[in-house]
Amino acid sequence: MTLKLIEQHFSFDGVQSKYSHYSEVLQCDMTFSIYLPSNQEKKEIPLIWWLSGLTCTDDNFSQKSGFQRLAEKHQVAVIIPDTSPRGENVADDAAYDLGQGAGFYLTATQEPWAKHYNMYAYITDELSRIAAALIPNFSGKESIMGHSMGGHGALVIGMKNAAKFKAISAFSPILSPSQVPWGIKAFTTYLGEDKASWKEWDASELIKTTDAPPILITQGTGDQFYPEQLDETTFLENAKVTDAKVTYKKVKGYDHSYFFISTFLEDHFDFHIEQLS
Ligand SMILES: N[C@@H](CCC(=O)N[C@@H](CS)C(=O)NCC(=O)O)C(=O)O
Repeated sequence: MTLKLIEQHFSFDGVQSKYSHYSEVLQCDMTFSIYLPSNQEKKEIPLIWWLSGLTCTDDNFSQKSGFQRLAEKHQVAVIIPDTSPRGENVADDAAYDLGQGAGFYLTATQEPWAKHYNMYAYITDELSRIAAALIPNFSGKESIMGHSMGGHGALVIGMKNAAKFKAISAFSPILSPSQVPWGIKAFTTYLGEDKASWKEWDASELIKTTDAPPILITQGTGDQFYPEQLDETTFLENAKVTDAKVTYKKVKGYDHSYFFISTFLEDHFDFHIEQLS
């Protein structure tokens, strides 16, 4: 495994780095960003994952959210993967909500997507091993958060790997992909017409059967994609089946943007740190 450092910046005494590498799982070159806090006290450092939404790369969160102040304050590392496999040889679509930039953090089974669109294994296996090796004094404790498509990815990956992730949080997540236009389009394309195969990738289904880690969700009422793509009704109803620990907060007026995310990020970090301590 060869990592190539392509950017590095001091930020709030910690270091923000961007790497590229060849991914065996995705069979293409990938970039990711990682923040390592200063760790002046030589304590064990936990790790928070951030999964971004449609059209994003690892840059959106690292450049727009201001998370570094919180990561340094709480002495936590943060890793930000890209949102899909990338490159000229990787299948794509002209639409913003399919193909590159829209990997949905799953394992595609349909052609021509199956060869590269394996974001689930990339995150839970390949990039997990890379992250662990990059964090000096890694505590081994992890949690996961994300936005929109990435909020859904955080919920699915967090619930499927409840022993690995101590907490899950999401900003304006897709909650019932099998019922909304973004999810129906992606699942039909990546997983096929058989809706039975969608269930293991749908947070509203998983919440019915999983012993989920604590979940925090924040949704703005001024979000241009709410409620059409982001409706919470089925997810919250199904969470009652397992008595899942879900806190769903609606905040008045806020939209889908990083202005919204940066406003409530401290709230989410506090929630994660409590579970990671
Ligand atoms: N560009 C899309 C909207 C996609 C969008 O809003 N993406 C969100 C995630 S779902 C985002 O974070 N965009 C990048 C940004 O705001 O920095 C459109 O044409 O409607």
